[in-house]
Amino acid sequence: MDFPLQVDNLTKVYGRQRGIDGASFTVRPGRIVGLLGPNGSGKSTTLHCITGYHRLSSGGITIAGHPHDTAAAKNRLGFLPDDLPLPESLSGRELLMLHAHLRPGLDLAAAYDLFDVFDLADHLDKYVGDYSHGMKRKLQLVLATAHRPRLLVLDEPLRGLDPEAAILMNTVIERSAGAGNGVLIATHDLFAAERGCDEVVIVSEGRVVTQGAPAELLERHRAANLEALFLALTGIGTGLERKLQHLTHTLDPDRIDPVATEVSGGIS
Ligand SMILES: Nc1ncnc2c1ncn2[C@@H]1O[C@H](COP(=O)(O)OP(=O)(O)OP(=O)(O)O)[C@@H](O)[C@H]1O
Repeated sequence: MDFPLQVDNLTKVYGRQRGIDGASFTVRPGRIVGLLGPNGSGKSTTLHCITGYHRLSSGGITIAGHPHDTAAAKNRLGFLPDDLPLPESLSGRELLMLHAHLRPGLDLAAAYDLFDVFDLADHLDKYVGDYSHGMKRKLQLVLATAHRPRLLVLDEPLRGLDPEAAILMNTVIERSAGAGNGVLIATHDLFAAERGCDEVVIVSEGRVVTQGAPAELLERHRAANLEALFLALTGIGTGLERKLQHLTHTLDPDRIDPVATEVSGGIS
């Protein structure tokens, strides 16, 4: 059986800047995989290569066994981006129709059911530009899932969602994996990743530094939790202590304010 996602030796360079360097990992059927890494480590680059937004510099990606840049792969992929590149002058319904045209497998009845669940049914004839941030995220989730993709790729899926929408989003993720599909989630939420992901892939400075089931990684690296493991493997922990001391000193209320001293000195 083909894996929902297979990434082999993926490299993407932007001019002289390396976005991701030789990354290999898989998302197996029924698995929720977290893609974790510090700012600038290569998560979005990886997602944008998978979804075909960026051309690969080298390496290969298959979605359900199909090369990622083919129509067969795109029809099996659902993507929730972190930013909101939506055509604001279309209504929600028009956008759905556009998607139905682009994704032959899109189940319109399922899409309308999902709109209902996410409280969007009464807003379908509004311009997308008039949706709130959370409404746009929900709309994008419906569009990403209504064709029942083999691979669901989500960039910070809970960002900007209210608690009810977050519970619904998590249910969509669990149901999708429960049906045997693969889910890849890029996130900075290490606590949610430790709780909700079957596996995690940690990237740092463009390279995969470890991957596996959270419990297995904690045991292998003798770490108390995923946050401690993340800080150790990405090297962030070393500089963090110094930055915290610096911050404490800078924000110390007893510290003499050089600007205030200078001003009052000038007045007297
Ligand atoms: N379009 C681009 N042109 C040039 N460099 C880029 C481009 N996109 C990303 N990069 C660089 O590639 C590296 C990886 O960036 P990327 O956006 O993939 O990181 P990220 O892990 O998603 O970060 P964040 O958590 O801040 O979103 C960074 O050094 C970034 O500056």
